[in-house]
Amino acid sequence: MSPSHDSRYLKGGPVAQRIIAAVREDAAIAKAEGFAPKLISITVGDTDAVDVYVRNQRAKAELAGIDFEERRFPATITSGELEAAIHGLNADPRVTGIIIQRPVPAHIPVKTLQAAVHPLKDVEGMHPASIGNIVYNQLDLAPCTAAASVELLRETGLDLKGLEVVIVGHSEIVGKPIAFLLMSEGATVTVCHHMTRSVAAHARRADALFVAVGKPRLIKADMVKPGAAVIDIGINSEIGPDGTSRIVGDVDTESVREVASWITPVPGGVGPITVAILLRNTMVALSRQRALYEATYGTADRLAAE
Ligand SMILES: NC(=O)C1=CN([C@@H]2O[C@H](COP(=O)(O)OP(=O)(O)OC[C@H]3O[C@@H](n4cnc5c(N)ncnc54)[C@H](OP(=O)(O)O)[C@@H]3O)[C@@H](O)[C@H]2O)C=CC1
Ligand SMILES: Nc1nc(=O)c2c([nH]1)NC[C@@H]1CN(c3ccc(C(=O)N[C@@H](CCC(=O)O)C(=O)O)cc3)C=[N+]21
Repeated sequence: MSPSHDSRYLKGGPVAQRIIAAVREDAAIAKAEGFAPKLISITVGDTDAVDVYVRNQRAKAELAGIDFEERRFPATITSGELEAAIHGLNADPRVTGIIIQRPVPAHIPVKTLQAAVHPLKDVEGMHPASIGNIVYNQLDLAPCTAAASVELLRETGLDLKGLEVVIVGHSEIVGKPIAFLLMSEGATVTVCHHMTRSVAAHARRADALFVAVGKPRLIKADMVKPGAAVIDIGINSEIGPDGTSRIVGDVDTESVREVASWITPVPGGVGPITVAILLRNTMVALSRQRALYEATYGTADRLAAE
C-alpha cells in the first residue's frame, strides 16, 4: 500500500498546514499593527546538510507572511566575527528571530554562537536560558524538532501520562529536549545513546519510540514492540537504487511498518512540522518583544510612535 493510503503513517503535512495557517493570521495582524515579523537564517561554510531545511524555511515563511533573509558566511570566518554579526542582528529592531543552522565548521564553538543570540530573538529555543525554561515546564518556545516530534506523537491520540517512551539519540538539539518535553507531559522516559549496552532491549519496551541518530535503517522491525508508535526524526541523504539522491530516516520503514501501529514517513513526517514550529516560535518571540516594547513605550502601536 502506498504511504498516502495507509492509516499507520503519521503524516506531518496536515499538522504543519494547520500551524502555518494560524501563524499566517497572527503575522497579518502583527504587520497591520506595525510589527512585521522577520526571520534571519545564518549558515556558515558548506551547507549541504541544511539546504533542504533552509529552502523549506524560505518557502513556508513566504506562505505565512514572515520576511525571511539568509546570511551566508564563509567557513573561514572567525567565531568573534560571527558573534559580532549576531550582536548586530540582536540590536536591529526589524529582526524578530535568528536561527543558526547546524552544523557549523569545527573551529567555531556552536554553543558560544547560540549564547550570543539574544534570548528574546532565540526562535530555536537553544540559548541556555531558553533551554532552561523547558526544564521548568515552560514549553511555549521549545526547540523546533523536539516540539515537532511531540506534536506528531499527539496525533496518535495516545495518553502521554505514564506512556513508556524510549528516545534513541541524546543531542542537545533533538534527543534531550524531547526527553524534557515528554517528562513534563508525564511520560516515563528512557534515553539511549552510543554507549547504551542494548538499544534494542530498551527500544522493544517502548510504546512510543523516537529516533534521532543520523543512521539510515538503524531501527529494524525486531527492535520495535508490536503496536508501538515510531517517530523517525532522521534526515539522511542517500543514493537510491536508480542512482538519484533521496532522503531517508533512521528507521527501516518497510519492515517496521508491519509491526508498529503508527510510523512517521521520511520525508513527509517530522520535517515539515519542524519548519512550521520555527515560524510559530518566531511569532512567540515577536509577542514577547512587543510586550517588552509596550511596557517600555506604552501601548500605542509602533507606526503611531514613529
Ligand atoms: N526532522 C528534523 O527536523 C531534524 C532532523 N534531524 C536529523 O536527526 C538526526 C540526528 O540529528 P542530531 O540530533 O542533530 O545528531 P547528532 O549527531 O548531534 O546526535 C546523534 C545522537 O545519536 C547518538 N548515537 C550515535 N550512534 C548511535 C547508535 N549506534 N545507537 C544509539 N545512539 C547513537 C549519539 O550519541 P553520542 O552523543 O553518545 O555519540 C547522539 O546522541 C540526523 O539524521 C539529522 O539530520 C536533525 C534536526 C532536525
Ligand atoms: N539549528 C538547526 N536546527 C535544525 O532543526 C536543523 C539544523 N540546524 N540543521 C539541519 C537539520 C535538518 N533539519 C531539517 C528540518 C526539516 C526538513 C524538512 O522540511 N524536510 C521535509 C522536506 C524534504 C524535501 O523537501 O525533500 C520532509 O522531511 O518532508 C529537513 C531537514 C533541521 N535541522
